[in-house]
Amino acid sequence: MKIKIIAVGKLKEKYLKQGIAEYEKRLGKYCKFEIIEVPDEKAPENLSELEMIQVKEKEGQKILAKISDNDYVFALAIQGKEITSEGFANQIDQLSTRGTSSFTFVIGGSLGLSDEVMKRSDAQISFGRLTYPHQLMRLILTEQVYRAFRIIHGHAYHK
Ligand SMILES: C[S@@+](CC[C@H](N)C(=O)[O-])C[C@H]1O[C@@H](n2cnc3c(N)ncnc32)[C@H](O)[C@@H]1O
Repeated sequence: MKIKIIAVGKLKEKYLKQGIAEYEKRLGKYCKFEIIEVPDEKAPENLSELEMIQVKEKEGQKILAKISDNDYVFALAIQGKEITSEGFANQIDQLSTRGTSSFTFVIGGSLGLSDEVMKRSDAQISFGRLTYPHQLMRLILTEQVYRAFRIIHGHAYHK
């Protein structure tokens, strides 16, 4: 199985890099795991509504270019469907049983994801109504993907 995370912007914080590297290593026994970073657009505080849409659209085009036709795409969105770790694991398990072998997760930049990316996505999932910084979201998502594999394979993990 292939798991790909497409994220806007560069990961800068060392502690996040270390955390992700740890889960990436653990995920090695379950899947081929890859993180693709696409460059963010400048988004100063004083942007108009139209300019914000344009920033999201430009970032969105770069995201869409990294998605393959056969990818099952999860868009991470605060307003998406709230999920449990068990439900998330079950969804991945069921999809893979039905033949999906390539899963892509998309994390937006500071302004979120464009309408085009949301339209391309097969599911929009929320990790709760709190807003997480996109860099931290990458670590949280990587841990949840690892947790999902532990659940799918019936392997013990922290409760
Ligand atoms: C700083 S947030 C963007 C906030 C932006 N105002 C919005 O409403 O999308 C950056 C990205 O992190 C992800 N994200 C942040 N919090 C999330 C949450 N609670 N659930 C799912 N994704 C989240 C989303 O992909 C979002 O596009």
